Amino acid sequence: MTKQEIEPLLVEHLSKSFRGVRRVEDVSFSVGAGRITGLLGPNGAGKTTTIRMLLGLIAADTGEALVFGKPFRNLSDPTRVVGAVLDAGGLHPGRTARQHLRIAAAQGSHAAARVEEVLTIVGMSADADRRIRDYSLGMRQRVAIAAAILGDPKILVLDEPANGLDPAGIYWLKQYLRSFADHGGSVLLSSHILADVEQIADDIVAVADGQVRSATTLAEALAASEGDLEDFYLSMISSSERTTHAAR
Ligand SMILES: Nc1ncnc2c1ncn2[C@@H]1O[C@H](COP(=O)(O)OP(=O)(O)OP(=O)(O)O)[C@@H](O)[C@H]1O
Repeated sequence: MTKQEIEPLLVEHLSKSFRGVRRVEDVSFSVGAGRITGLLGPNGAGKTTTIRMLLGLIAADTGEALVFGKPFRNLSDPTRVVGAVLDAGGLHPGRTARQHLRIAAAQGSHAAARVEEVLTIVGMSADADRRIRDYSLGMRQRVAIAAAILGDPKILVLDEPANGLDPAGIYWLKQYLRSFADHGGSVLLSSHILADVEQIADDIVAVADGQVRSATTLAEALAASEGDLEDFYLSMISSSERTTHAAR
């Protein structure tokens, strides 16, 4: 078996320009089975653009992203393979969480009973019949995560999933993702919150100005910076040269 066939997520040499300006440049990394990878970088670094290319939401200019060896758009049953949370603000405000999840379940051909399961998993059962417009940001994040896990996917891709979550919500998310990975799942999550990433990630990919500055294990990053991830991060994003370690 080649690496492309077995790697849950493989991003190879992705580049993207908007209006002639290169915003993502030759980005490569992988996310292995049972691993949580934190995608770190300052505002505008290209994290969301990379994730959108990976999910086939925008086309890459060059390079490719492969999910178990295939481009996302070629997956026959994508919601059973990849669960994604991109923008919790994108939920229909007039629907309730239960309605939203029932529609998503029908679209993905998932059993209606799964809606109740995911509501329980994300702790939203009691509020499931309130309209999304009345939810806090953290509640919307939970609903978005619930939708992402409807198909019991093997991979989770989460853009700033802790955004708006209260401390209990963040704790819940960390436990959930750790358990997901410990059962063989793969997680790619972007975050600005280094302390959260440090507690949860196995691997980190630091990007700045659209380029990967470091793709390494968390342990290696900590060892390289006397245990100070912030120090490592700041030195990586401020360095003008690439110091990319071999991705796992
Ligand atoms: N559709 C678009 N048209 C023009 N420019 C875009 C578009 N999408 C993204 N960009 C630009 O690409 C760059 C990278 O944006 P991106 O959203 O990927 O960054 P990010 O790392 O996710 O940032 P943040 O942490 O602030 O969410 C930014 O300069 C952004 O303005």
